[in-house]
Amino acid sequence: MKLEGFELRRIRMPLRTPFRTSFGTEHERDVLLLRVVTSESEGWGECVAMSSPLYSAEYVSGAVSVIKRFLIPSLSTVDASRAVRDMARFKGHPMAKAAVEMALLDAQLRASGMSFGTFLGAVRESVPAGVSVGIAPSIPSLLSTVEDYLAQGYVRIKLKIEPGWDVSPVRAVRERFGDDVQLQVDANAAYTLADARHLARLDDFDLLLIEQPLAEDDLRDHAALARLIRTPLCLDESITSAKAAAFAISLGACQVVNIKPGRVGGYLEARRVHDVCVAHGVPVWCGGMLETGLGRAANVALAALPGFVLPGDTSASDRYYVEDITEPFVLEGGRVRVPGGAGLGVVPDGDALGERSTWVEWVPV
Ligand SMILES: O=C(O)CCC(=O)N[C@@H](C(=O)O)c1ccccc1
Repeated sequence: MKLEGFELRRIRMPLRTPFRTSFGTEHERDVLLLRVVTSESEGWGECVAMSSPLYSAEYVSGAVSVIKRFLIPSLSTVDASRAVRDMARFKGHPMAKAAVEMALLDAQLRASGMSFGTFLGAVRESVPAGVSVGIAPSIPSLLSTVEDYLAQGYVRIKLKIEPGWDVSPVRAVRERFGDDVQLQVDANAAYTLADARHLARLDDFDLLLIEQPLAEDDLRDHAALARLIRTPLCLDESITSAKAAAFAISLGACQVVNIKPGRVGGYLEARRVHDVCVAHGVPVWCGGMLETGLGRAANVALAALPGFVLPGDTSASDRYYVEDITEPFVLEGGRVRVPGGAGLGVVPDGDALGERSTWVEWVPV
């Protein structure tokens, strides 16, 4: 199988409703898609970088540049695991690298007829769906949003929090919907160890976890915080590789891990993070970056691995988008089905892509 080139495409994906986190509000996604063309098949990759470097150092235009100028020219083969090694000489840019790896994996698997789930080691045909709820304009508006998601069947609610919007919204959700709802919070690094006493007030609400309360590089303080509060700590931004996961776990900086393939440089490394966490008895769940149906297909396949014992941010397509670019992922009994077809098992709709494209460029290999 010979590598012929990559089509890079940016598409506009308006969000159904603005999505507010502790680092900003998103109204639409500027998504970079890769379509790799080989002598035998094509493959799709999705870069999860945001338009601005707010979640991590990567951003879409930077990913376009590093993929064009360095990552694609470094490729010696279609083989995804070899490609990851080829790209490793360039520092950083895990989301850009993950998009290239994903496209190559998809092309390889479509050619061989194997599904993403089978390749990764999926043990389930569907996965329980959690949903992420942004910081709301008011408590009543939050409660109505949560009520709607619970009515749709979501089995886990994740509330974004930040200083000034934490204990009250969590208490309101608990008081309104009871103790049985699986509930967790995500701070996106908005607090410091000085907030420990305040964060300990969340222990009253029997949360599954508190996600990334402190800064990405603050493992020592996370370990100190873990000794001051009862709610399990989960890390997201801090876990940049399997090695980082092992280090954070050994320090006692986290008791749960959110796995995001884009953050760790691809699906192969994501599986290694899973394997390290399983070896340490640490539960994992699949995080989300508002992916289109392409990235969602790969994430749902990953979330079907045995160590993913907590519901992930693997929501239905209509959580974020009025219309997806692939067949939409839907909620069935609180679960999302793992695609069974070769590769990702989904393909983008040509018309939808065309309507949404803002830029396309062919990069020959
Ligand atoms: O459901 C989803 O795909 C989004 C889940 C979610 O909350 N993602 C957060 C996060 O910090 O994990 C995020 C959103 C936007 C950008 C970066 C990160």
